[in-house]
Amino acid sequence: MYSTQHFHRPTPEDKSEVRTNIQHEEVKDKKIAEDAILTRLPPAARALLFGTYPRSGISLCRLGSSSSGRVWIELPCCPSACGTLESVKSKMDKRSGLTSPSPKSTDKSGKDLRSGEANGGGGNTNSNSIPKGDKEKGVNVQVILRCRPLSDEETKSNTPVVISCNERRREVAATQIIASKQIDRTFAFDKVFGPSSKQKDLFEQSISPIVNEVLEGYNCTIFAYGQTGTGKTYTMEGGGTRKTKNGELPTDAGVIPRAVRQIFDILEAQCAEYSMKVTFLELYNEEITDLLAPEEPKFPVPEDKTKKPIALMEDGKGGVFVRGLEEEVVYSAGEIYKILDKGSAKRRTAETLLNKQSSRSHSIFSITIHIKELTHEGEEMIKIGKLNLVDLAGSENISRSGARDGRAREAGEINKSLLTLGRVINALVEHSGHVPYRDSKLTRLLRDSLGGKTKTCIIATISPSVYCLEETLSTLDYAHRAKNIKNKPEVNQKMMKSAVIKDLYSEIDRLKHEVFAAREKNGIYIPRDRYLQEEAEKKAMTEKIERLGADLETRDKQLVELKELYDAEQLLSAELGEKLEKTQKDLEDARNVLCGLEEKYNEAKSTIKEKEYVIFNLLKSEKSLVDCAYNLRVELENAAADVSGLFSKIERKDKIEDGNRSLVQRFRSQLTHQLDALHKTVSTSVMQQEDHLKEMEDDMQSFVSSKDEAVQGLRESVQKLKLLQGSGITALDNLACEIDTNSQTTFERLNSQVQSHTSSLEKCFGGIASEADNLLNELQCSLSKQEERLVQFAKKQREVRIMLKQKH
Ligand SMILES: Nc1ncnc2c1ncn2[C@@H]1O[C@H](COP(=O)(O)OP(=O)(O)OP(=O)(O)O)[C@@H](O)[C@H]1O
Repeated sequence: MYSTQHFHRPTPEDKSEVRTNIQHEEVKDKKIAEDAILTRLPPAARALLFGTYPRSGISLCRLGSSSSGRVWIELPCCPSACGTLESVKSKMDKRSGLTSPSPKSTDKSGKDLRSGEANGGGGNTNSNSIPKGDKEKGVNVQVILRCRPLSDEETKSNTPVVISCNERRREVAATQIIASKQIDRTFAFDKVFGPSSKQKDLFEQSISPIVNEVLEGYNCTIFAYGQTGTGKTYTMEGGGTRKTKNGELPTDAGVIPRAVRQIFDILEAQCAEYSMKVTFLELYNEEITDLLAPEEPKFPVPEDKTKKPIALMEDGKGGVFVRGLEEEVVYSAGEIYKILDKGSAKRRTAETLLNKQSSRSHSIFSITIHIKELTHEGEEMIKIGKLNLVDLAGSENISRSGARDGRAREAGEINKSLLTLGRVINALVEHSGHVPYRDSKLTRLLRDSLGGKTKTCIIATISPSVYCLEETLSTLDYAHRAKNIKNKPEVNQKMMKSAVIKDLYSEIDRLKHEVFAAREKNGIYIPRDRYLQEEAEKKAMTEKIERLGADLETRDKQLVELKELYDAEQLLSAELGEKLEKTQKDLEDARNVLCGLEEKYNEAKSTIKEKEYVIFNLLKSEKSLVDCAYNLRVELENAAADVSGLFSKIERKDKIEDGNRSLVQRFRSQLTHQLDALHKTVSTSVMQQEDHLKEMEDDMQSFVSSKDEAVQGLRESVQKLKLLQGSGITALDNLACEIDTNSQTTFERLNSQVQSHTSSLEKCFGGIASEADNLLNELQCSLSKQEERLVQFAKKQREVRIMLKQKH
């Protein structure tokens, strides 16, 4: 492994610090000074120094090798620098145990990179796997929810579980009992992993694609957020050991070792040419410490003092960088695991009520990968991808977590970072103009991951226990809100290799000047103008320190006062704590009793309900039975009355039938008599009728003959009259003639004769008329008699018919 000198990479800000450090350590040996400067070089610059160094041409040098990958940097060669640099290189090789690698052909590298392109590396320098539309609109922060299983103690004490995870529907439901009412709150996430989920599943389903994007040139951040003891460190780093068995990772290996393994596997499979460096920092009480910084304490010092806080600086382009942060170049997954172990061991942990080894700080582990690529034009480009893996401190409130030994400041600062993180998330979600990134170091460090160009994934961890419900709901709310943050991920601009080399040249030039100054001018090993500049900075710094000293004094006074206050508060809080503990215990007992009682009450309630239901049904059926019985009785009474009526009716009917029978008997005999009588009557009547008819016929004949005779007599009379009248008229005519011839006297005599004739005629006509009247009267009489007889006959016939009808 590489030497871990405690020198920082020289940045403009720490020039004076570098000088002071080296002066204080009284570096006498120039070689050590060279070494010191070289180890502060960035990895790529160090790589440059390991090979031949001719300015005139380019040659490939291999800067290190490992079983898992080769790192190649094409270097301009400079023979003049060769001797010095070779000695440094051999020194470093010795320390790191690396063997000098053999060079690799350019052809091979070109081929390898092309294969890398085929695997998603992309030949286009602006390649971006995010669709264009998404890029403009932004991509939501991916939020994954993981619920840990109950711990052994929780299982033993039968801790109630209030969280249920539906991995298929990507939902988590929290069950709350408020005012004895069950309220379920459901939250949806991009992915949900329940208590039985495996580390491997979480990685493969959610993290592996992100790692692939890092290798495509994106900056990606994965961070774990949640209450203490919910499995943030377990998820990020894994449980127990990181040791591999037959090259396989243990099943409980977390996201970081798996991501590292995937990166190396892919790079190896692509035979890519790359260099990789890692950083590991801790943010504790708003102070950044480098977990990879070398420790060389000359005498035993308290743990916290060995950790020198380092500054967070603005880079002038809107970003930040951590000044002097150690960057370790790595060649294998194994190296990274060792670095992780070393760094994790330095993290501040403490026992809390919720977690035996609780991380009290936030940690950020970053892997930066430079991969060489060939464009279609054959130009060499450097693709850069960065993966930040963030393990945040527990999000709970400190009293609840049970942090002991008065770590109030710790709590305040952890919460400050997390509160600011919450405010930043809110501001981003609500699109408010001001996003308070600058309010905490955590948010300054994660600025690009929250609303920036980085792809971000949040793993929110929760506990299923009822006792953590309040914190769990707060985590769920927090994570759910974070889902709405939109980032605009952009693939990092690929750098032309020549530009990288140019940058490195200027860095080397600067360092060379420092080396030169160190060699030539005893005791001063930086250029004069830099020295002056640093002196001025130092002066400003001293003034600042004085100011800060004065500040500190007043703060110390305040601190003493606060301490007194704090002690008093401590006493009070201890008392209150005891009381609280007792009360909590009582409450717990009462809660248990209440739970039992509630259960019994619920059981009793349900039994009463059941019984009430049964009684109600019984009463209902009884009532319907009574109604039925009543109806039946009424019907029965009616039926009895009907039956007795029926009996009397039957009796009556029998009597009537007897009477009817005798009546019928009598009627039959009467009818027979009557029929006989009728028969006789009919036969006599027929005979009488025949007689009548005969009589009538006779009468008619006699009447007709008498009428004929009368008519004959009348005709004769009329004939006589006619003759008489004719003779009279002739006599009259004769008389008229005689009248004409005779006189008036004759006329008178004639007249009297006419008159006598007229009166005789009248008498004759009167006799005829009376005779005709008599005849007619007789005819009328006989007709009316006939009529009467016929009427009587008809009457008799009708009576006989009526009788016959009645008999029948
Ligand atoms: N998914 C899981 N499966 C099995 N064990 C788990 C799981 N998550 C957490 N644990 C166990 O729970 C305990 C606490 O986990 P861990 O230390 O990772 O919590 P944390 O959230 O990092 O807490 P802190 O914020 O206090 O550091 C550990 O013993 C860990 O092994």
